[in-house]
Amino acid sequence: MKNFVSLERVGQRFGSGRSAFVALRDIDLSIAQGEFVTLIGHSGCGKSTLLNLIAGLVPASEGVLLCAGREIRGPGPDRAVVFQNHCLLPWLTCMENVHLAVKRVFGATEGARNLEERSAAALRLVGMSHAAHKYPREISGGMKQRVGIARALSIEPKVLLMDEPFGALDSLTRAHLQDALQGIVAATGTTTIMVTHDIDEAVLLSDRIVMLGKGPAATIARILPTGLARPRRRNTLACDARYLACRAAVMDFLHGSHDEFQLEPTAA
Ligand SMILES: Nc1ncnc2c1ncn2[C@@H]1O[C@H](COP(=O)(O)OP(=O)(O)OP(=O)(O)O)[C@@H](O)[C@H]1O
Repeated sequence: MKNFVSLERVGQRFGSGRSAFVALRDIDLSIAQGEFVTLIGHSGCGKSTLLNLIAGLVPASEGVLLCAGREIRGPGPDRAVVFQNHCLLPWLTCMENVHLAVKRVFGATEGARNLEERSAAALRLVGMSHAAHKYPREISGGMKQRVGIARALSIEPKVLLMDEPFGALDSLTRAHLQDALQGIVAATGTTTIMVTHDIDEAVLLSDRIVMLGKGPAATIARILPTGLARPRRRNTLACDARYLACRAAVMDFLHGSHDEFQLEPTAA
């Protein structure tokens, strides 16, 4: 697989002068087409900042970011972002929310019928056709997140960027959506970069787990290829030696030397 997203010596500084804050430094990362990469690390280490740089939402202070051989200079339809909160427009139905994105990207080159079929296909992909004409207030959090993913995928992005997309959901809904996402990514071959705090989610979904060290001036501490065959089923993985080893490695990275959060002894 050839490199598709590539980050060379990327750094990010916020502010200037004495109040400048260096969030990231010396980030080198190459992601292959179709690869699923998760970013994991302690709170505040710069995961969202890195994702935002790839999304083009924030210009990098240092280094070069490339997507499909072109420099990332701002947001573009080749990269779609899904945030923790669905960000659906409340006055539009699920279908209309998706259609808005489809029209923006394909409206100049395709007819109305094609655009409608694209929107319907995206909702089908996430199993939300039945709620196409409902408003966001009429559906659950997990369903809203599905529609958010449909909207992101409807523009056929080269790269899907997800910032804790399931972070606000209960564990059962989260598991369902993780399984759905695995199926969608397998079907579409979309290169995916996802921020998560959830170790099991990272191991279950990823080809590689990128562990960011602590900030400020965080950089990549370790990259762990999971090496697990696909499709992956959570029930069988639970006793898979490779899965458990990956889980332990990430756990060790996150908690091994993290002594500031150790419980204080209780008074006798
Ligand atoms: N616009 C900004 N201006 C100044 N500092 C910022 C800005 N955005 C992020 N930061 C700082 O950069 C660091 C990294 O923030 P970021 O949100 O990327 O971390 P994170 O790893 O995603 O955190 P979390 O896991 O808690 O969501 C933090 O110290 C944050 O305060």
